[in-house]
Amino acid sequence: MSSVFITATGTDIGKTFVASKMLNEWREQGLNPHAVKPLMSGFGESDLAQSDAGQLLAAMGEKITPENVNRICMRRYEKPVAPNQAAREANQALDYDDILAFVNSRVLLAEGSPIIVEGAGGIMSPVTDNKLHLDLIYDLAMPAILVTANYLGSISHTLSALEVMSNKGIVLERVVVTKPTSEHGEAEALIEELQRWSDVTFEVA
Ligand SMILES: Nc1ncnc2c1ncn2[C@@H]1O[C@H](COP(=O)(O)OP(=O)(O)OP(=O)(O)O)[C@@H](O)[C@H]1O
Ligand SMILES: C[C@H](N)[C@H](N)CCCCCC(=O)O
Ligand SMILES: [Mg+2]
Repeated sequence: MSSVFITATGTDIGKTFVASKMLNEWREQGLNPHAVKPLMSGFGESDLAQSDAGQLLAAMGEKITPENVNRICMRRYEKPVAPNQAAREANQALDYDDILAFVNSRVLLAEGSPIIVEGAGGIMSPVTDNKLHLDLIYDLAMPAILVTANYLGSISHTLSALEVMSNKGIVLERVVVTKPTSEHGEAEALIEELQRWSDVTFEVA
């Protein structure tokens, strides 16, 4: 596996958590993994260290500087909304082909080393005004990891996500179940239920 797209059933589910864990594991194996967060929202310039791009840079063993953030993140917005909404509010054009070109250029630069692309929000969250993350994963032709967690409603959210990904022809590597807060249920209990309805591979983060 050289590239994988990390998506989720929604936001704040654990995509960055899972990506960071994978980057750390690969580095422990002596690999030189990369990560890309093409579109990031919800962080101001003073929060770069806590931002997704900052966390991913740290997990790659790189310094968190605005220049390094720009290398892995094409656009960042302070407003915590979907990228197309944030771009609209900032009166900025956000071109879908530019996003594809940005990610593909990072994949080429990785020269076969593992590379993770993290989406913003969930599988059906918009990227631009006429493309969803579902389209982005498809157009990048990358396999995907779906991150979910045990909360009331997550059975339906997870099975819906799996259904749209399957219908689109996206190759699913596995579903990773996280525990974002102590309010969330145990991952194993969600997996036990999901296994009745789906034969994909599940993993606890
Ligand atoms: N298995 C886990 N154990 C402990 N904390 C977790 C786990 N999974 C996720 N978290 C925590 O849940 C919170 C949300 O996770 P994270 O930031 O990775 O979500 P996200 O899906 O990347 O969100 P976004 O849509 O903003 O990119 C973080 O505080 C993270 O540390
Ligand atoms: C701010 C947040 N953490 C993410 N960066 C953006 C989430 C957008 C979700 C849009 C939606 O699906 O309703
Ligand atoms: Mg994230």
